[in-house]
Amino acid sequence: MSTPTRPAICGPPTPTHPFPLKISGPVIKGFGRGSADLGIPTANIPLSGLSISGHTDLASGIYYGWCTLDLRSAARDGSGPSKTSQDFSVADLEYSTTTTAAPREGDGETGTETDMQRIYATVLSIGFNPFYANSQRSIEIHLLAHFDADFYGAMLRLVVLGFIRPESDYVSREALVQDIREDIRVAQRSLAREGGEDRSDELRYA
Ligand SMILES: Cc1cc2nc3c(=O)[nH]c(=O)nc-3n(C[C@H](O)[C@H](O)[C@H](O)COP(=O)(O)O)c2cc1C
Ligand SMILES: Nc1ncnc2c1ncn2[C@@H]1O[C@H](COP(=O)(O)OP(=O)(O)O)[C@@H](O)[C@H]1O
Ligand SMILES: [Mg+2]
Repeated sequence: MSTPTRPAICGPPTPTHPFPLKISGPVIKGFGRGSADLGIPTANIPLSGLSISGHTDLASGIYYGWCTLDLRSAARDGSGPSKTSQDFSVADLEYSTTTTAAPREGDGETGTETDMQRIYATVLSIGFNPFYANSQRSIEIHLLAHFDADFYGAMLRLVVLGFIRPESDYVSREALVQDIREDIRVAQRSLAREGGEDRSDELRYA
């Protein structure tokens, strides 16, 4: 069921253990529901992102934080997503973090130096999506920004700063969307607190 009353802000002003928590991985294909079914796209990254950072036991739920996108490895040929979570290995991740493929000329905004330095406010879901009864855990990040194109393959680096709520099941898709919209507002307010912006420095890692 959806939460009847929601706190406006979540987490202490200064992150406490286990936060700040770093997770990263390439944007992979999910079930195609975020945009199509809910109107809220989520950039899915492999679950191995949690084990690599030593946080396999992180509780499922909704979190907020900051992220960067390295668009140099994003698909540019309009072929769309090519890999699913199952197709990726730790070796893929290590390769992706060190790839130095330069942005192609004539790609407009995509892959510019400015894009790579930009830090996005994010709200994310880690879990089994009870409304859809997924059999596998997923990590999905909604960036609080508008993109004109998909960025499958881009390397997403995340610093999670706080917990918002556990995952819920819902009586309808509209109820799920309503709660996600409130998560977005809670994330915005939680990140806007004094000191919140300072944590974005954590993202300046290789
Ligand atoms: C902020 C946020 C909160 C979410 N909360 C829930 C939830 O409580 N229950 C649930 O079943 N799914 C939740 N989801 C996950 C959506 O169901 C999911 O984004 C959708 O199924 C898209 O999946 P896909 O990326 O595999 O297409 C949430 C997603 C976001 C971004
Ligand atoms: N604001 C955004 N936040 C997250 N992803 C976005 C955003 N805008 C566009 N996208 C793109 O939308 C893609 C599709 O998301 P979604 O509909 O959830 O499909 P999938 O099930 O493949 O994850 C993401 O992988 C990403 O490339
Ligand atoms: Mg998604």
